[in-house]
Amino acid sequence: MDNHRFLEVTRRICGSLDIDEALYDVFLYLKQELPLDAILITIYEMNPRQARIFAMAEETGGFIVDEPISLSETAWKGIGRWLDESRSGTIPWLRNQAHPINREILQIVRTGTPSIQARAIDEFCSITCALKVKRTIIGNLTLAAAGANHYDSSHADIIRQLNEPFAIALSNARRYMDLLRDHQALQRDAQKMVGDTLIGADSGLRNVRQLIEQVAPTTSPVLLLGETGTGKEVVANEIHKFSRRSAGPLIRVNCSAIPENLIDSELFGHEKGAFTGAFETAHGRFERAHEGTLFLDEVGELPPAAQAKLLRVLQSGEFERVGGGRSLRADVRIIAATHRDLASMVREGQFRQDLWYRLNVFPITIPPLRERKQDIPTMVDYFIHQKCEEMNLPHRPAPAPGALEKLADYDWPGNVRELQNIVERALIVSGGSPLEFQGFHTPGMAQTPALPAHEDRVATLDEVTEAHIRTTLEKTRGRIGGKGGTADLLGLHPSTLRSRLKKSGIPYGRTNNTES
Ligand SMILES: Nc1ncnc2c1ncn2[C@@H]1O[C@H](COP(=O)(O)OP(=O)(O)OP(=O)(O)O)[C@@H](O)[C@H]1O
Repeated sequence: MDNHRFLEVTRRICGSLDIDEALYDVFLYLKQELPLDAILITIYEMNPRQARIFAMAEETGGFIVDEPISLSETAWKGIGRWLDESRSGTIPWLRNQAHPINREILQIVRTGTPSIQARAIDEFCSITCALKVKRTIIGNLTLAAAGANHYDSSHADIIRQLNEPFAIALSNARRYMDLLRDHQALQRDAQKMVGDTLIGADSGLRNVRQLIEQVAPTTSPVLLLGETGTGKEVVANEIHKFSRRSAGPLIRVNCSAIPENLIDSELFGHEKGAFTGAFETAHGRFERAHEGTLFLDEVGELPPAAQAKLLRVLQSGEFERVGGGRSLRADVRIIAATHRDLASMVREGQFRQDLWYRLNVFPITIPPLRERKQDIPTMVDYFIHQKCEEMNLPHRPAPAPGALEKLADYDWPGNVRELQNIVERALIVSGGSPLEFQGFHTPGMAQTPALPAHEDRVATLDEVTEAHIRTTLEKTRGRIGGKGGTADLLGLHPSTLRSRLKKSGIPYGRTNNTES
């Protein structure tokens, strides 16, 4: 193959990360140069053993197949031998249509390929080459054509030369597909955890909605204030969604959940070898949020050193990775949130005043649920729908008569999160009958969560643990951290306790207690 042709094939196979498109582009070109009716990339893995046709191209287009195929025992023995041989050798192996493995694969491909399926297997010829990156085989490239014995040593030379660009393209395409899959799964999870709908935007949160609309298109920092569980993260999502950065990432940092000694590295990244365990250079959340939004949740929990560094980034737009001297820049819009009273933390010297000024450009206070009880029926409806889908429940029960009124009489110290939990619990115990909501309690009273009506029902460990946490909180008057605080008494790390409280919808850090 001359240089010009080699460059053209390389340009085409590396021209797109979508391997189906790239392969089809190559197919169209090579078809003018040699006998060709299909190109396929297959993958064999020995541990666990599986063979897959990864992608193919033929007359009608290029396709990602990525489906397992089953091969005979004889074929697998042959594959095992080849893999061993090629690991030691420098030249990737070749084999032709006469080989039983090629015949088996062609047989499978033929049945699903309109342009060649009418032909008998003996009417094909093919040539296959292992795709190697360094000494590792990552797949095989096969050229197939209708008719017998079309391929000779000149074609073997061509396919050998194509080994490297095809191997690189395959390796990139697989990584790219893995990343896409991870990304989609993470987005699905994130949306499940924090719903993507702001319920109450037309009633109890109308003002909040107006503020979101005003600030979203700008690049100004936003400070979200409100008790725990009021929906600060949902509002942050909305701001990002309606901003010009919506195509960029929304990266969340829970400032209270990162151990103090790792905060710098989490926010700003670290260079390889910066500390024990830093095996690779890592991008921090600032870098990952480039051209998007960084949501600093629980910003009131940032320790003083991290507050100083955050201030510097907000002022200059510059930061350094831990262990690196280079200044980096990231184009990031900041949304910060806290359930704490930042103004009084500033007065008490617990939060930097200059940082507070920087963050407090556009504050949005999200009212507690007790001040917008008109939203409760719509929320209950929404959560019933959401939870039934998540739990795969066949029936969607409605609230029992009078049940919604009961909810409206309650003060909701855990806000929307608590309501969400109450609905979920009601769905679990209802067995499909109308929902009686139980398990909410008067603020400040230690209580065992109400159990369903069956007298012989044994409380679950989670319920008992929850009740014990409530009792201990009551004893410490809601204090989480410090000596003699709830976390200390329960033998837990304060952030572990906080996430547990959050998950269970137990209010903390407010009413008659003080967080520390
Ligand atoms: N207006 C709303 N519409 C729909 N769902 C909501 C709304 N407000 C809150 N939720 C749901 O309630 C739960 C708690 O909301 P979120 O995590 O946003 O609260 P938060 O104020 O950030 O709490 P914290 O301060 O404890 O982090 C989430 O599952 C969220 O989806």
